[in-house]
Amino acid sequence: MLIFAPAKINLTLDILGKRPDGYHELWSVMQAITLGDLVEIEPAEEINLRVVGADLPVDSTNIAYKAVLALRAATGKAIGASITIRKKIPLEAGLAGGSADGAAVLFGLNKIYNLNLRKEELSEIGAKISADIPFCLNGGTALVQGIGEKVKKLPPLKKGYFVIYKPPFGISTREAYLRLAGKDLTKAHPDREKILKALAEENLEDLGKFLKNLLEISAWEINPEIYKYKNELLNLKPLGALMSGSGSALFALTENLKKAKEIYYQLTLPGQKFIVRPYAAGPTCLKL
Ligand SMILES: C[C@](O)(CO)[C@H](O)COP(=O)(O)OP(=O)(O)OC[C@H]1O[C@@H](n2ccc(N)nc2=O)[C@H](O)[C@@H]1O
Ligand SMILES: Nc1ncnc2c1ncn2[C@@H]1O[C@H](COP(=O)(O)OP(=O)(O)OP(=O)(O)O)[C@@H](O)[C@H]1O
Repeated sequence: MLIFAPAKINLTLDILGKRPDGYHELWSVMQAITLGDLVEIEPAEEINLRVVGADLPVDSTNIAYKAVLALRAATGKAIGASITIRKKIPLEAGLAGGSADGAAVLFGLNKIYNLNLRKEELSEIGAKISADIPFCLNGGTALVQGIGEKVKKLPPLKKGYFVIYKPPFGISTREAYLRLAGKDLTKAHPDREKILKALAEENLEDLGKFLKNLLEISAWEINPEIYKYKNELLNLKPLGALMSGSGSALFALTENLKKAKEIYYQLTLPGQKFIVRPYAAGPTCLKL
């Protein structure tokens, strides 16, 4: 089975508090995008993983591998798989690259082995592997709460283009969260009502205005270069620009493809760039 595993961006990321186990309570609107990995899965006795396009481990530290092990544990069945990941999502970018693969594996094996697990059950299994998997299983546009395990579908965003801008350095998610400690965030919270209203009304101008991510504060501290990337995007006058997740990737929102291209071709800093659209689904079977 060949699966498209979409990446995500965070249109807004608010942090409500820290739990005793160190994880943070989120309030985040997430959006799946048309940039994604290709994950090919065949049933097998053992677990065999191959990654093309990135230097990643192929052992039990890989999120895709962990997903197979978690399904085995949850079902008690001798599930195995030969998996090839064609990596297109940049690493340590805040684009949920690892979680997208994990979600694709859970989704694919559920079908291949006729496990008949509901999305909520897959989500519960996935949340134990990484916090972005529940959203990745859902895809589209969603409000994500808890530490990432509570996913509430929102009407899919149908308009707009995003220019993704990924600096050559990554940011560790753990470090970005750790850096929040002791910071006064009272004035940094996003306007949640306004962002939900902009989405409900499909008002891209307002959506651009109210984009906000609390983790930008930490990321800028970890690597102040991020600021240059955001400024370059903002100087090209998109509807708005923001860092995604824990970074280091940023994105600019535009009304149409013409403006997205205008921005894309004028970016000068080193790194990767992509023009993408919102994607209305999660892992998608392209070929049985
Ligand atoms: C930054 C986001 O991408 C926003 O969507 C996610 O919150 C991170 O999701 P993720 O990379 O799937 O996260 P995990 O792999 O589960 O956790 C990585 C690290 O991030 C921190 N973490 C993650 C999620 C969360 N709600 N609070 C946290 O504090 C923890 O220190 C954890 O050790
Ligand atoms: N299949 C995978 N794809 C990408 N990274 C993986 C995978 N499995 C394990 N990892 C590990 O996870 C680390 C970070 O993963 P990822 O690229 O998903 O970060 P991210 O883009 O910051 O994601 P998020 O938005 O979920 O925080 C990588 O440096 C890598 O070592």
